Amino acid sequence: MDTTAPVLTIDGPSGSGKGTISRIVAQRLGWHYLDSGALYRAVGIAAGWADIDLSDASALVRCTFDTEIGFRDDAAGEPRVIVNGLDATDELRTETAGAAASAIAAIPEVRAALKDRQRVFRQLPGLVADGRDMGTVIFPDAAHKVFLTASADERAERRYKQLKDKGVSVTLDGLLREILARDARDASRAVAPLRPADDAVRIDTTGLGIDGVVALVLDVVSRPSAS
Ligand SMILES: Nc1ncnc2c1ncn2[C@@H]1O[C@H](COP(=O)(O)OP(=O)(O)OP(=O)(O)O)[C@@H](O)[C@H]1O
Ligand SMILES: Nc1ccn([C@H]2C[C@H](O)[C@@H](COP(=O)(O)O)O2)c(=O)n1
Repeated sequence: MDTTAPVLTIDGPSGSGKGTISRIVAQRLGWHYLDSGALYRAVGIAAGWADIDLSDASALVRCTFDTEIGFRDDAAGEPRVIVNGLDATDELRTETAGAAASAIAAIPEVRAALKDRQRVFRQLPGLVADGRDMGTVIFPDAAHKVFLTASADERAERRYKQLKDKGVSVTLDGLLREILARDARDASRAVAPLRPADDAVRIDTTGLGIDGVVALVLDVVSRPSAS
């Protein structure tokens, strides 16, 4: 970790566009990118591979320490996530992996075990960090903080389109239910719940295209930092 490196945190609920916007903004700024949700998803997947029950908190904490997680871009520049030596990217992006990640993310010791693994991404020239608690817990001193939202209906529609484009069979109603359930679990947990940092700029992306959101976020970065 390099505490002199500027950080832009982008938090928000599932489907608000954090990953998409963060990647583009990081590329534009030439900064590093942290997909913190991928860490929780990776632990959830590793736990599944090891047949660990999602109610077995102590086994999940051990699994968090034991799981090796790596990030790399493939030849086409697409981000891949390597879990215990295996490319788990496709499995990682499923709604099942998202729900498992959300469940284990409520365990305080799992969150504590992942703290330093997130903070090491803070390197010069800067970091764009996407998640639920980037601005509140992991990088509270970030120079720039954004909280993205969008209506649940629009988020479900975005996810529906994304999965349909990939040939995954889903229903809009089912996705909406999953999104609402994940929102509720992420926002109601006792430790590091999903919420905007007091000093975050909130951007409602409902009805806004990706380019429009990117422009608004870059505008936040161009303002003098509060910290
Ligand atoms: N402003 C936008 N307008 C239209 N589509 C968008 C917008 N932002 C993101 N999308 C699309 O919505 C889908 C979900 O976006 P993305 O995966 O970035 O959300 P996320 O907040 O990172 O979700 P999760 O927390 O579940 O990983 C993607 O297909 C993405 O291209
Ligand atoms: N900083 C974070 C990132 C993620 N989580 C948990 C809660 C999410 O529902 C789940 C998957 O995240 P996603 O990949 O959809 O961003 O992981 C968290 O608690 N804190």
